[in-house]
Amino acid sequence: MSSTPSGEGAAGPFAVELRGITKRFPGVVANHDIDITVAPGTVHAIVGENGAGKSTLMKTLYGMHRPDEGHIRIRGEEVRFHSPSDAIRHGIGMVHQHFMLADNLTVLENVVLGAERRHGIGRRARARIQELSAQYGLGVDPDRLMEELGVGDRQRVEILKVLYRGAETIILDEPTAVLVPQEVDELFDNLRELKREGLTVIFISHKLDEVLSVADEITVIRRGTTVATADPRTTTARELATLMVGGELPVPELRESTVTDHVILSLNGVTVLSSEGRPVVDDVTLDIRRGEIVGIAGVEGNGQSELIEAIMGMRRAASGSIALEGQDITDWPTLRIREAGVGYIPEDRHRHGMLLDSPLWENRILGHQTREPSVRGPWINRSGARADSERIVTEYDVRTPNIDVIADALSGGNQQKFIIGREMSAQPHFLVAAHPTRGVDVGAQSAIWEQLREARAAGLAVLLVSADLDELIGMSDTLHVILRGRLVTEADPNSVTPEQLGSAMTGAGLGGADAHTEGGSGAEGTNGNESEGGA
Ligand SMILES: Nc1ncnc2c1ncn2[C@@H]1O[C@H](COP(=O)(O)OP(=O)(O)OP(=O)(O)O)[C@@H](O)[C@H]1O
Repeated sequence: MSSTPSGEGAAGPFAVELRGITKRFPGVVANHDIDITVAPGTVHAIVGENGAGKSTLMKTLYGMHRPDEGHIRIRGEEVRFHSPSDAIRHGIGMVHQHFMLADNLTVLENVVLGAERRHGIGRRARARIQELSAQYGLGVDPDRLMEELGVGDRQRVEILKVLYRGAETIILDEPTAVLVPQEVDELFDNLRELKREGLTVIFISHKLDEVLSVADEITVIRRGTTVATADPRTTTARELATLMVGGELPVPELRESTVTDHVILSLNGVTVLSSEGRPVVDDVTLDIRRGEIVGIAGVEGNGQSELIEAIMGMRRAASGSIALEGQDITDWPTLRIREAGVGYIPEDRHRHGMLLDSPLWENRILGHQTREPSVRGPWINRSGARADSERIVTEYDVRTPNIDVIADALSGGNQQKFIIGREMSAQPHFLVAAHPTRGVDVGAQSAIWEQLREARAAGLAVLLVSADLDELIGMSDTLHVILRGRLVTEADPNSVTPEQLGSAMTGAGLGGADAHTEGGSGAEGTNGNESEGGA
């Protein structure tokens, strides 16, 4: 790494200056002549459509990419980073969306791992963690086991890890995507505290109302370049959306019930056990009917993933049964379930949704390898899969140079659009949709909601799991809260607020008259295991 002082003197006015940054990938200019300046002690938000170039830019600032053109100054000093450790040495830290923490280690061990030279691994390290935690109001206990912590606490540990390495500027990539409203409020309090202590925060988000509530300045990126700098005090979410996509801000709203009496999927007392034999899905009974979207709200880790995996044949139910159109599918393998007309938008698109190293058109075949247009007779139908991939790219506005690039080269939101296109193309009669619009920009979000609405009107039954409570409330005909593997509360999507739902998700109940408790017991401690705390 090399660094040269700029002509402006050692203490430049900006924490970070990005000047004329251009970054090309084969067939794509991801960033083109980007200019951003970030004042120290501020929160700076970066917004833009999927594939606009936000992550690329942040990875460049964090030393993961080298810009083809342009330069970076940190506190007035021009820098050239060759790796993240160069960036860290210059006080730049990054918290990724997927946490990189080891569950079986303590907070202290996670924080010091890889940074042992700073304060050792013992008393000094613990004291430093306590000091940082107190200074920035993070409330992190160094001796807690990671697996005992909820999502919000884990994120605070990630932030602490970055502070421990001496970060003065912290980059957060879509930090609120996995949080419930209360946790978002806590995170924003944390960010304000960091700011008060003179640190600088840069964060990427698709949630424009949140951006407006916490940012001091907003940069809008469109098609790889900076198109505007907005002042949150004088800008509305609608104006931001227009700057980003030239369109209106979408609202996820269904109404006009299309629910019929015809049961498509029926779960009867389904219980799934963890590897230690503990129920992670606990006696779930539920019907989903033609034309109905059933939403499941829950803090991550309360059994929703396992429930989905049981329905999709990826995990065995220890007891209970699952029926599709009256036929028992409890022990069917995944492929057979898919062939029976079940679509699947997975929670983790990298593990279950895509082969990242394979070209996009081959990903059209994934999970659909026994059906048209992927096959003709016993053979893979290459031209059929290719033609259909082209159609998905056009219809679902997947931004990609062509269908031969590997899936990994697409931005996260564009990967998601492709998966949704693929799953909807098979015209399922039952769809499992886990976080269908996670990481998707406002324009694409409204398109996805519209597609779900249309399919529902045509008779599709949907199980919707989402961390986006507005989406759940807006899209669901029926809405359940899952806590420690049990459906504990049914909320009325026509009247429940995100705050009430968030409260029910943490076990505190809805606090209103719009709900009833399911299974005859209170929301708290339904399986007598209080220690897990809904995390
Ligand atoms: N490693 C790579 N190889 C090739 N192309 C890439 C690579 N990384 C990103 N791109 C392309 O660069 C463009 C910008 O992608 P980037 O991930 O920065 O967008 P983004 O604004 O973060 O999108 P999202 O909101 O969907 O996460 C996209 O067209 C993407 O396909």
